[in-house]
Amino acid sequence: MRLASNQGDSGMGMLPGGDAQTLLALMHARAEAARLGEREQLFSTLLGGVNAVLWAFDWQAQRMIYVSPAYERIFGRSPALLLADYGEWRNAIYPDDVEFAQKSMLAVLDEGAVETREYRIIRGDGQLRWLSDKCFLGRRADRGQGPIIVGIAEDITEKKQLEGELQRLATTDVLTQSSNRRHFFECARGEFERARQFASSLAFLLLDIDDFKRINDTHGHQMGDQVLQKVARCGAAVLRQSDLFGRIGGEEFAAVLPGCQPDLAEQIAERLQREIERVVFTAENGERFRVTASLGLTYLKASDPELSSVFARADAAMYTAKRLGKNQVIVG
Ligand SMILES: Nc1nc2c(ncn2[C@@H]2O[C@H](COP(=O)(O)OP(=O)(O)OP(=O)(O)O)[C@@H](O)[C@H]2O)c(=O)[nH]1
Repeated sequence: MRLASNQGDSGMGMLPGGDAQTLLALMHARAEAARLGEREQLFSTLLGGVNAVLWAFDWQAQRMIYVSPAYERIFGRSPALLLADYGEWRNAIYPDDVEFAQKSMLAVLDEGAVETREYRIIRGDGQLRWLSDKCFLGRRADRGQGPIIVGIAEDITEKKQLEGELQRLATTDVLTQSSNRRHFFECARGEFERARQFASSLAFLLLDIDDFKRINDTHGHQMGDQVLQKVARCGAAVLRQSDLFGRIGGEEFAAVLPGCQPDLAEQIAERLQREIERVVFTAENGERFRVTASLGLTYLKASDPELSSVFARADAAMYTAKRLGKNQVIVG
């Protein structure tokens, strides 16, 4: 029998033309399948290694059509349940963030891409995690079908915690844990503007510990630090959640009381003065002592062009309190 073609030692040389082609096609198909298998393996290794969930959502069917393996790790939930019911994703979102997460995903239909979506989820085990969930509009090959939205949801919890810690360090006085001077005045300016805009009342209080140098000189710097910490705690205890309180100098503190009427502000200032006076400190040598503070209080006036004029009045009132014998509240 004649050979159909000279195919070298591939073995096909013995086959008639049609059979050889079929075999060739089969071998190609096998090679292609092996190549695809390798690719799939590579992609699933990549997807498994990324600390982010890749997902695809069929907008028309309101159905999740793909979710990468990281879903199970990041959400602590079953991907099969999510693929069966998109409500699973929604249920995982922290209740306060559901509205934002949904609206920002809807925006992708108009904008084509939404790259600034951050929201919290509650993992299957109850842990709270932060996600950055970017999403993009994907067109389908078949134009008759509706759009798909593809996304990448990255776990940014550690980054958020770090940002929070940096923010805390930048705004807090290390010794007393109250707001530092810069942060206090930044917030105070905001409250000043708001009070002027809405013509609401605002009280400003300055507090300076009396004879603090003597406390340091008599009982040591460390004892002085304890006094500062305790005075800051008195401030936090007496003031309301919505008030601002900060350490604006060595032994000087300030407070802003938004929406506080003069009578109440005066009561609060006097309560703070008494609270500080009541605290008993014990020095290293066993000696017990108390400290006092002088307070200057003032209120926002319609004629105040800037916060600095309110501050100047409170400062003058505080110095009057010092001059008049300390341990008192003076309204300026
Ligand atoms: N322990 C401690 N002392 C501080 C700190 N910051 C400032 N001081 C001290 O606070 C003292 C402030 O002293 P003065 O400004 O003379 O005020 P005073 O002794 O309180 O006097 P009056 O204000 O008139 O009652 C100084 O001795 C500073 O060294 C701090 O962080 N810790």
